[in-house]
Amino acid sequence: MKKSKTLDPVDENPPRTRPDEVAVESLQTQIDLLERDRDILLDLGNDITKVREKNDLLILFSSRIKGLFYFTHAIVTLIDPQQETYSAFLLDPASSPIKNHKEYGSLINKHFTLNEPFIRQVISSGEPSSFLLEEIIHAPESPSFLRANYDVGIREILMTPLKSKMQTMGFLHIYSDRTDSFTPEFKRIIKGIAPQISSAVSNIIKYEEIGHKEWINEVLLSLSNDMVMVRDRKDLLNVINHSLKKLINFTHSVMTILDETDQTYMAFLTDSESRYTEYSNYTEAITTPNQVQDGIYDVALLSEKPLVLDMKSFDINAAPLWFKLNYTAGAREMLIKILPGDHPHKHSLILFSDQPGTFDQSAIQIIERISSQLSTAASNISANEELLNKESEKSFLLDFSQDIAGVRTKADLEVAISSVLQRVLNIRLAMIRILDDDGITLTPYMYDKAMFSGIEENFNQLASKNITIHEYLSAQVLTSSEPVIFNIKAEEKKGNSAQYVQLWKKVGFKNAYGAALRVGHVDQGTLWLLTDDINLSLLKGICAQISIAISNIRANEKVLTYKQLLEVENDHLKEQIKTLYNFSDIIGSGPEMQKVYHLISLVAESSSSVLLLGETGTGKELIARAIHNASSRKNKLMIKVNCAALPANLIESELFGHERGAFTGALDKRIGKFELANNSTLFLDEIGEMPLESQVKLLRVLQEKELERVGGKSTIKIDVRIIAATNRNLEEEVKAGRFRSDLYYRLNVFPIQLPPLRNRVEDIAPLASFFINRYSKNAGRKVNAISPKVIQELKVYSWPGNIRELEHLIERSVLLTSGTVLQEIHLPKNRNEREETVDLSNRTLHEVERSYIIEVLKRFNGKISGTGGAAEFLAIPATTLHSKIKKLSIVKSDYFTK
Ligand SMILES: Nc1ncnc2c1ncn2[C@@H]1O[C@H](COP(=O)(O)OP(=O)(O)OP(=O)(O)O)[C@@H](O)[C@H]1O
Repeated sequence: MKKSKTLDPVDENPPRTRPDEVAVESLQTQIDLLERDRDILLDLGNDITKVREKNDLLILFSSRIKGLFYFTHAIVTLIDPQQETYSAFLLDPASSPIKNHKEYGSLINKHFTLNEPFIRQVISSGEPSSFLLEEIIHAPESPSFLRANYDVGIREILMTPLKSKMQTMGFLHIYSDRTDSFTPEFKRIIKGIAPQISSAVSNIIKYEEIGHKEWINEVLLSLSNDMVMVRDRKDLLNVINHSLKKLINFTHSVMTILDETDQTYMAFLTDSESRYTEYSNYTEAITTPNQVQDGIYDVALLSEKPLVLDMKSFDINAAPLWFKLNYTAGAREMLIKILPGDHPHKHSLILFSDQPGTFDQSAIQIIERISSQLSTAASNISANEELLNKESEKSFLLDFSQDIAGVRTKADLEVAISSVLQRVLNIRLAMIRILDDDGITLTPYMYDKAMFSGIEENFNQLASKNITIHEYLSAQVLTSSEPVIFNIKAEEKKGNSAQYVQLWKKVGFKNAYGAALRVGHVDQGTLWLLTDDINLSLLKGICAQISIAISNIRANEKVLTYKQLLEVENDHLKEQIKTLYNFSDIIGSGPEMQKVYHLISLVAESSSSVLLLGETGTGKELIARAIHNASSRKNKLMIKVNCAALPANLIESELFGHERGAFTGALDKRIGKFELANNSTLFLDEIGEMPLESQVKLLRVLQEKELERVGGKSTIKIDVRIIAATNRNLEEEVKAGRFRSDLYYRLNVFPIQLPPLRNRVEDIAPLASFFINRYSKNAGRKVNAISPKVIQELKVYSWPGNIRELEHLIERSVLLTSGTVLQEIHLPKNRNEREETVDLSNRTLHEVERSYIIEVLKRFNGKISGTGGAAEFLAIPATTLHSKIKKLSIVKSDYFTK
């Protein structure tokens, strides 16, 4: 250290005097100097203690001292005892020559260590110490401001420790571009004034602190005013980023919200300015729920004060994703405060900074002061959002319900569901399954085909699989009163190998939502939606709407089916009305028909199958209806199928029905005759004409009493009484391999053989009268009787077409008759065939007459006299016939053949 020379401006021209005078003068001079020092000190001290403004102190100091001593500029630095550094506090830029130095900016913000020789020497001397810069700047730890000053021409520095309560609080630096400025007197003056400067600096600090506190209060007040106005997340973020950033120098912020179960927390408010938005997994970080027990949140939860964390001290690999991203983006310190407030809105505030030390006591206090306001604002936002969501949910559901209220068909519902769900909510319809009548099987009903494009094969395979109410996922949904959410990842982790979980994963959604479709308390099926975001109340609403729509559609379908059934029944009724007259009365009282009536009475009540055999037109259908009408099933329609009239390829669909799309051309579902005849009678006419392959199926239905519609998957139980009819000899058909023997035996439980008309001659006249009545009424004629001649002709005819032929003949004849009596009949030419069979070649007249009368007696069952008797037919008196019989030796055994 160099000894400074005294440079006293008042000493410049000393007068020549005597030594005693010199001594006195010198004493006087010293007194003067001391007085001047005292004046300066008093003056300056008085003024300095009044200083409140930071800038005024150095201005005042320089202006006063520069009149007495030479120096270039002065600054005051302050010690940070915690950091053990000192840094610029008061500057005098007006006179400072280093203000143009390139390092000036950084130097005035720099913190210089107290642990280096130069400053230690200043502190330990406790008094103003001057240094020649040349002598100290080369030391390795020399503070850089010395070198910078030297660079701009400063040569000497006077360092004076400033003390407060016996502690060095800072330094007064006085610089000079000369090497002899700091005289002992200068130093003395500075030493004397140092306490005042110290107290002025303390005052300024205090004043600044007060000012700073006031400013903080002002900012906090405006922040709290702003907070009151906060309506949404954006507003809140604005307040944090603008007002709070004025007080705390953080880089960015996040707010979180705790879930209802206290298990996880996730981002509530994210700062779009944060640098980690650029990372690819940013979205994942802000959308994934984090476990509370992550060593950060749970610790913060236990801490009353905001928790400041040195991010470097964490094991980054074990930290949550949001922490990793922030750390990677440069954050080194974070502050987390779990805000006061209860469920369902428990939030937290997290601030990040790249600079350790940002979150000091003052920052902690500020966060503590604003935390309840912040919590209220965040809770208000959440409540507000809930309200808005509820309102938009309501209006969405209203729209949706309106959209699907008008839906009448499945196709319309499909359009409504997929368009609204996908367009508005990004929800896709994975599947709707309907519970079958068996109460177990869940049959696919509707799904969003487009969603499975690319994996159709996979999907079709699954969709075609039989799923029941016991299937793992379906069972959970059907046993729950609430809809069930399946997190696809979690299901997979659980080791749940349900194939649908795998399929949904392929489609790429996070959650599957399963709900039971119920009307009242009755399960109708299951509904499966895929979605990323869960909004339970909205999904519940949608599900309820879809349930109603489906139940309406199904009811509609039932009505349509019922309508179809009624139409078919109507056709049958019409047919029945047409044929009503056919069985209003069965004409015929002869012994052959008596046998038939007896059989009908035996079998009618039972449900046994009946096989009606007989030539064409013998009345098989009439008898079938009579059996049905005499049974307990009479209140339902008898359904008739003419097996001969159906093409072989349609017979099954006709009998068993078919599902929509079962085969080309099957545009609609069709109910088969068997289903139609449930609890009634099915009359299978012309059964002998049925193709062999259909016979197999018919047999199966007869045996199992249940059927499947063509193209259908479920079985339908039926209770049908079968009456079959044929004019073929079924035994021969069986022998010829055209009719299955097993079916024959099943049908032939109770055969009834109907006699041909030619064996019932006694019924010909009553039948003819019956038909005359019917057709004369129908044709508006007055015919009411038949001439005996016509009756005679009818009785001898062989009637190959049986009663139907008689009926048609009478109908025709009535039309040709103008009077009241049918006089003329036009029988086919072969009417005398039977007579022609009598061989005339080598027989006597006696023989021919005898055989002719026997033949006639046979025809009339031995009846000789009266209406319908042989005498009437032969047009001879009965007495004549009796005598002829006697004469020709005809006995009863000749004409009563067994
Ligand atoms: N006993 C009867 N009394 C009155 N009408 C009868 C009688 N038997 C048959 N018919 C009438 O004769 C016509 C033919 O009868 P039906 O159709 O029942 O005969 P079918 O044996 O079933 O004939 P197919 O074998 O050709 O089907 C019908 O109009 C029917 O009303």
